[in-house]
Amino acid sequence: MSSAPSVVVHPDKQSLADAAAARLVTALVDAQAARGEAHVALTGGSMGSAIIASLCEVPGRSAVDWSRVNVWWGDERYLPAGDADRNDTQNDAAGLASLGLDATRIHRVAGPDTSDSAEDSAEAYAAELREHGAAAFDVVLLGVGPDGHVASLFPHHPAQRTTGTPAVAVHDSPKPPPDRVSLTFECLDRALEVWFLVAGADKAVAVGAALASGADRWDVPAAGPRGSIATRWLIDADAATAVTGTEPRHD
Ligand SMILES: O=C(O)[C@H](O)[C@@H](O)[C@H](O)[C@H](O)COP(=O)(O)O
Repeated sequence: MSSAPSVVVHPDKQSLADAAAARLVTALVDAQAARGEAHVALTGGSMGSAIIASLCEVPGRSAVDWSRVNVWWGDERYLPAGDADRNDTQNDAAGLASLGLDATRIHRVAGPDTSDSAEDSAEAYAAELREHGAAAFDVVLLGVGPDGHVASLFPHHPAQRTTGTPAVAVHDSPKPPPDRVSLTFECLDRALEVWFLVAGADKAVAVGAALASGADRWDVPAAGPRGSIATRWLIDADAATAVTGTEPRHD
């Protein structure tokens, strides 16, 4: 079962990041109360780092037992560990380490320095996901590209159609770098909550298209993933200008 999307519009990118961080603290506390630990998939891109930076400052963050938070990535650029263009490196630079996570629960995607190919890396990541039983993330955070992509699932790209595994190698990505590893729709669809974090006028058309009734994820991947409990579009006013047919809530 999947939940219908809800939309919350924040005045600007910073307030969006701060509010999403506060919301994430609550979601992680709730997940730990219910299941003892929490699994969250982080995102790359500008919002991915913005929410980490906000998380490091948000009041109430000490209510989370960070040593029992499992961190994954919705996608990773297939580059060596520590490369400045990797999503995890950018999240690290935004302050991930200062949260007090247990290093053994930070699940990074292998790059070309420790794997033979993006396929091998995706396979290892899929095995790790299965081993940790993270078939259903508590929260998946997703940025959205101006073309409507999420994670590394791009419009009309065959990787979108992968089934039978939670992770896939992606080649010929239209957004550099060309080689990536991504969670599959099948995996994203099992999340309890999916949160889209989107700021900026350059995303307005993609947001409008993803939320339009009858949107097809083959054309607009962001129309695809839905959480079984909640599907939240947490966006700023600039990204909200083409949303029609729903009544966005302005915080
Ligand atoms: O590897 C990546 O680049 C991503 O994970 C990607 O899916 C990103 O989240 C969107 O492209 C939005 O990125 P921005 O927020 O920077 O526009």
